[in-house]
Amino acid sequence: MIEMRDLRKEFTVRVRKGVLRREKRTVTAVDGIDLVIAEGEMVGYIGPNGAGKSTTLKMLTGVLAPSAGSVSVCGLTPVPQRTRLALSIGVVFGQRSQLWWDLPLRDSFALLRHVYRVPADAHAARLRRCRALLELDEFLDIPVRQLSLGQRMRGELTAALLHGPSVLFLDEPTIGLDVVSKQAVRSFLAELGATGAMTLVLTTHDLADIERLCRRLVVIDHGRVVHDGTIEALHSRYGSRRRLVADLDLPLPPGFTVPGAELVSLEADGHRASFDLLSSSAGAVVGELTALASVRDLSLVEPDIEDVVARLYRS
Ligand SMILES: Nc1ncnc2c1ncn2[C@@H]1O[C@H](COP(=O)(O)OP(=O)(O)OP(=O)(O)O)[C@@H](O)[C@H]1O
Repeated sequence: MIEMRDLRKEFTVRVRKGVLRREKRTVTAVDGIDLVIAEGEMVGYIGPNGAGKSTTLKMLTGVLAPSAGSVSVCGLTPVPQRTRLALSIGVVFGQRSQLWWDLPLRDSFALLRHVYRVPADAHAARLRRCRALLELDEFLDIPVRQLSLGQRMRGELTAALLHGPSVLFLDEPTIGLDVVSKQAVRSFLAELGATGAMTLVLTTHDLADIERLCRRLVVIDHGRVVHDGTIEALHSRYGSRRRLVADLDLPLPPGFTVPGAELVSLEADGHRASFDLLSSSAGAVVGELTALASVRDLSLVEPDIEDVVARLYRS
């Protein structure tokens, strides 16, 4: 569905050098990206600020021409075939709107049907589905300028889907949304992805979006791919550890060790012990503990994707 081969984008910027002097400088935003995304994949495309995510999305959607390399989406070359491409892709940029500010959503949706020349019955069926799943009915007749951010975002998602695209590009779709609206947007996207017919590329700084929606995670930094794989692969590559916390009826004796586990803290006068599981299983640690004291309570803390991604960005 999407293919990028040694894709590059450079910008020339003028930097002030003294009162009157300006110097030309080249900024490499995308520095040789090779990626292939198959039909039906849901890919999280993340990276620190300035990594080149938006620039990549702009090249994929035909907004920017690459400086070098090639890109194809749905078998089309985005810039020269931009008009045809627009029929096959949907785009949601969280910071910008594709809706008509003074029109109610209902009218924007009707206009989009004409812009994309969508048959009336197909348009009506898609709108019905979005109305139900995104609960649009209570604000369909309100002008877009008066909608809350969460309501507008639900409108934007609908607008991006009414012409039946097969690829959806989302740039920060949950930015600024409250927890309820975030959940509504995520559930909707999950449902969309579950059909297997939609290819989805999502950039976000909210890693919960990725955890909820994407099997595949591509991390870029300085315009290059630094990780391409599952979230689990990211955890194992960066040594994420599960943590076992045990409450004991007796204090843990000094010098207690379990092979493959690391005692990371001892609290409550030695009654609460936390172990990072390196190569040992939780069961093995519990087995060793019960030989010494009775275990009153246990919890297992899964590694946090925020931590592992922060470590990756730092490295
Ligand atoms: N039009 C432009 N002119 C000059 N430099 C640009 C332009 N657009 C982007 N850049 C530069 O390219 C680099 C990548 O920017 P880009 O917006 O793609 O990053 P991003 O990963 O989307 O960042 P963020 O998470 O902050 O949105 C940055 O150094 C940015 O300053």
